[in-house]
Amino acid sequence: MAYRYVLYRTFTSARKVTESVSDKPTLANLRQEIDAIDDKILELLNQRATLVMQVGALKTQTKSDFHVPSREREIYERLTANNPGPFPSEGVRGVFREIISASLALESPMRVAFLGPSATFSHLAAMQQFGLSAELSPERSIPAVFEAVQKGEAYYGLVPVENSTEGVISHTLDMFMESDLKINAEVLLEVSHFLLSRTGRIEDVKKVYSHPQPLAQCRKWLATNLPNIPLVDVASTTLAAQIVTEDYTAAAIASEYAASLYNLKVVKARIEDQVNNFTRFLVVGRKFADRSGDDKTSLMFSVKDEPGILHRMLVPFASRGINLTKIESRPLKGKAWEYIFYLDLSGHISDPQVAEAVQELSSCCQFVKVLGSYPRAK
Ligand SMILES: O=C(O)C(=O)C[C@]1(C(=O)O)C=C[C@@H](O)C=C1
Repeated sequence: MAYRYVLYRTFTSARKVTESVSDKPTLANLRQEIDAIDDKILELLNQRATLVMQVGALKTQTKSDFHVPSREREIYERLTANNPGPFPSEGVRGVFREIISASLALESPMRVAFLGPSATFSHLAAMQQFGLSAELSPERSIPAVFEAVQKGEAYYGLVPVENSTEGVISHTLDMFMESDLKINAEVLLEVSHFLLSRTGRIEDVKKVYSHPQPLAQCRKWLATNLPNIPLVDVASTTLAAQIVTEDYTAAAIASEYAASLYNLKVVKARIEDQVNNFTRFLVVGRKFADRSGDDKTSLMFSVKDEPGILHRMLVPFASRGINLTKIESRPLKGKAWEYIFYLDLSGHISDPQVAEAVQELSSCCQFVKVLGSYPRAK
């Protein structure tokens, strides 16, 4: 009802303006109206920026955090819920992602370290999470990302943690054994591979370069469409794209973003064998994140080696109806056949039920560490 009413209002008011310019809307008339609306949007953006700068000044006085993810989430949820259309809600989120990213940069520029090099999927995930105005800094390795945050050189770090086809990235999980950084957010990114070259013609391709993971994820497509063509492993999809800029007979499997960055043509889009290929990334910071109302908590613990222990470690959650979304085990370094467990559950560590369950779990554990509570990725 409300939706129809707003649509009716939108169309009738648009028509009135159009009619005042000419009876029949022409392309030029419509563009004139769009320009007038864009001018209004720009004026409003500047009014908003002025308020944000005042917020920034208040935060400087009170020494409060500039970045407030819970407030950002509230803004996205309110606007997408109230959006009458026809502008798509996904678009509303994207537009406000950039407005808030630029606003935050006005208050205080935010540096985010990610697993480099540039143009990899970690870079895309960082752009998706923090917008284009954040200062995104590529690091050589997962430990280097953690170190940059630990030392205060970056406010957050972003690293991959699991892929829906290749499984868990154990290097990231292992980092939590030595690091006290907290998980502040998770980012889900659909991973799509593109075959890129200088000419964009499949018949010119005599060699394909990529990181071993994308090569593995596109194995069937390559065997069917480019049989007998040598496949060359390189350290990253970005390096593959860089090599291809200098060789007309080579192609790279990389992201669509790499094509625009290195001025390459798309030979074929989406060549991955498995559709719905997602990578999950973690955002780590020095503090715990606030409750958002729809959160997950990650824990790490080791248990005593005794009969029935696997059952006992799950009882505190099952008895309180807490949903476990993931459980993973890793060998405990230096101790043969002893394991560390990683557990993700629904809820925030400040929820009394979750806090009680973790407390109860510690009675059958050698140690328990809360890695963070963070908003569930949508
Ligand atoms: O409300 C705040 O605390 C702000 O700093 C403003 C604002 C925004 O642009 O709306 C900017 C950055 C924060 O992360 C959250 C929101």
